[in-house]
Amino acid sequence: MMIMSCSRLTNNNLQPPSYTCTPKFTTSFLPIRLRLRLSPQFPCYKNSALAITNVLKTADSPNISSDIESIFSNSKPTILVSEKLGEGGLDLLRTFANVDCSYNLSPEELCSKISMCDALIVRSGTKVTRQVFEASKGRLKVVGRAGVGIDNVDLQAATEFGCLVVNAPTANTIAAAEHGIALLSAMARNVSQADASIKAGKWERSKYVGVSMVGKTLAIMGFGKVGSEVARRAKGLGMHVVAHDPYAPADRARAIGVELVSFDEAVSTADFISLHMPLTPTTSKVFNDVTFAKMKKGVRIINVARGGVIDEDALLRALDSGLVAQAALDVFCEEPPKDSKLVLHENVIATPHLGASTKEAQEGVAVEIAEAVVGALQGELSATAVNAPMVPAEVLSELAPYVALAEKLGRLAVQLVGGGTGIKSVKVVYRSGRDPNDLDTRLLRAMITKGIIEPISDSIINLVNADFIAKQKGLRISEERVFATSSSGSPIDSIQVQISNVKSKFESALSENEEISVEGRVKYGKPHLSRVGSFDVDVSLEGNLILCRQVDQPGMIGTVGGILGESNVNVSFMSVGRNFRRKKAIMAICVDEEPDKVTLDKIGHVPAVDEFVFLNL
Ligand SMILES: NC(=O)c1ccc[n+]([C@@H]2O[C@H](COP(=O)([O-])OP(=O)(O)OC[C@H]3O[C@@H](n4cnc5c(N)ncnc54)[C@H](O)[C@@H]3O)[C@@H](O)[C@H]2O)c1
Ligand SMILES: O=C(O)[C@H](O)COP(=O)(O)O
Repeated sequence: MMIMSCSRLTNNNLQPPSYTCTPKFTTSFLPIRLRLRLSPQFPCYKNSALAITNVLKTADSPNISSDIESIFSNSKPTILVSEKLGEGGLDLLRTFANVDCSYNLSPEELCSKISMCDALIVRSGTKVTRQVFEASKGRLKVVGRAGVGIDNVDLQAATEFGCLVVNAPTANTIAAAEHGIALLSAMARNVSQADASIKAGKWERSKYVGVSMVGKTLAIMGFGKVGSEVARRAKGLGMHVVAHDPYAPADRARAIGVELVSFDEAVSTADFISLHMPLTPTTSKVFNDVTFAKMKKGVRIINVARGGVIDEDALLRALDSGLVAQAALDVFCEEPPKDSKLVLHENVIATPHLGASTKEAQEGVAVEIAEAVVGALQGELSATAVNAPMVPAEVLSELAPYVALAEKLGRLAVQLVGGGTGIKSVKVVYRSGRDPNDLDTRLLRAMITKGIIEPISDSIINLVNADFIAKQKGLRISEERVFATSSSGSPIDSIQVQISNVKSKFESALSENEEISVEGRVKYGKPHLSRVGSFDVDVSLEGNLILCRQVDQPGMIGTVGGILGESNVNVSFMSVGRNFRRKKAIMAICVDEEPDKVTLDKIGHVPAVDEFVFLNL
């Protein structure tokens, strides 16, 4: 194997590694081998390794795959569960991984454990901060949120670190909605206060006269899963229900008999307001002095969403002034709340974040998150990913061979860059007979990005962070779809990767527009290179590739093949393409072994060879 030092990229200026080449023709080596990024030091476990080797089996030799399988055959992933999770979920996790249930960890303890974990499962009580991702040193691959709200996970940091975040968005919907209705009814009829009073030996019937719900207007703020279920139940109680949600479809609201209205209309007309929006920068403290002032005097507020959507000091003021008659709170800015005047207020009833806490919901959430985390660790794309595109299973299986092709084309294109101001702009052209709306290329774009960036940087690219890292490095990837009729029914006829405004170390790779251009297609389920610059070729992309431009004359195949044969380098595929007879031609030669420098120099010194380049696939 040839070892050469090369400069690594540490800034935004994407440049391929520099190296010195021998005089005469460009005797070009690109010494970086395909780094499998799987080693005993790297987060690894058998099933994931198998998932990856399945991809490699289509992309590379079976030997590489079996090597990896043997490296990983004895290892299991480690999953840290930092909050109580239902047994069904834990059982499922244990069949696949070493499961460490460590509850009530301090932030420091979490950070010190995390570098030994491949996945982390949390509920709302664990703050998964940037420090956690930093401390994981790249090992943490998946964070599973056993519930809906992901405001306790730093999604930006997760994405930057290439860590997938999945949640369990459906299993606690009904529990949360039922808790909302429970709080609504309990508040309207003073159940908590009356209960405390009777337990204190009192009999205060006139003090705890309540208000009726029938005929009253309930405003649902956030008409998603929980909000809709609360609406259904409130309709059953005879309430008039309106909702505010800028993103909710009107037909869903209509189907439940709910009118979608503006924020101001909702808060100003309601007798009861129930909060069901997520905590985001936009919704943070959206209920504040200004919005309370718009409400009807004597309004009643229920919050089973997130404490942070309310300015708690403003709510306290509104309760004290009687503007807000009562509040029912399950969630708080700080949990558990400390010395909270709000919790102690006589017109407030409070529960300790119990919305999702039914036996049924907890079992459901545990299984939902365990399946999502195990799937993600096995290399499947998750249907509940919060920071990555969700690619449906059927799309994934159809695109699998194109995934390998996309990465190899990116890897080839970047190795052909020979200088200039760095790679700034990459264009990908998909030729396909499919309707553009019926062709999801996000996965392919991510793999092309991986192929381009990984050989020239220390970044590890995956579907989660591909777009982020490309942007961070100043790389603009644009996509174009060209209609092409395909008789085979395959989703994509060909993929072309073009890099503009750079020099090439192999001039023949430049198209008429002076862009580096490589094109490939899938043949018999395998990635093939079909065009380099303006030359048509046809080689299966396996092992390593030598591209060679020479005078189109007899004996060239024999001469170059002979040099490789003398060095015991086996040619696996070979193809010659030319534009004009007896002018120039290019040879694309796939070789199983990496030829040594002397052998490559010999090829460079064949008189009819104008230029050549050696590329790792
Ligand atoms: N207390 C609990 O234990 C408990 C249990 C489950 C869910 N929750 C919380 O309830 C919230 C809703 O859960 P869900 O499952 O219904 O989520 P969801 O994503 O199905 O619904 C949220 C809805 O809020 C809407 N929304 C976003 N921004 C908004 C805004 N500015 N104004 C109005 N609406 C806006 C969205 O369009 C969406 O329809 C989440 O924050 C979740 O964390 C709490
Ligand atoms: O967002 C959620 O799913 C709920 O707030 C539940 O949170 P928990 O898992 O901490 O009960």
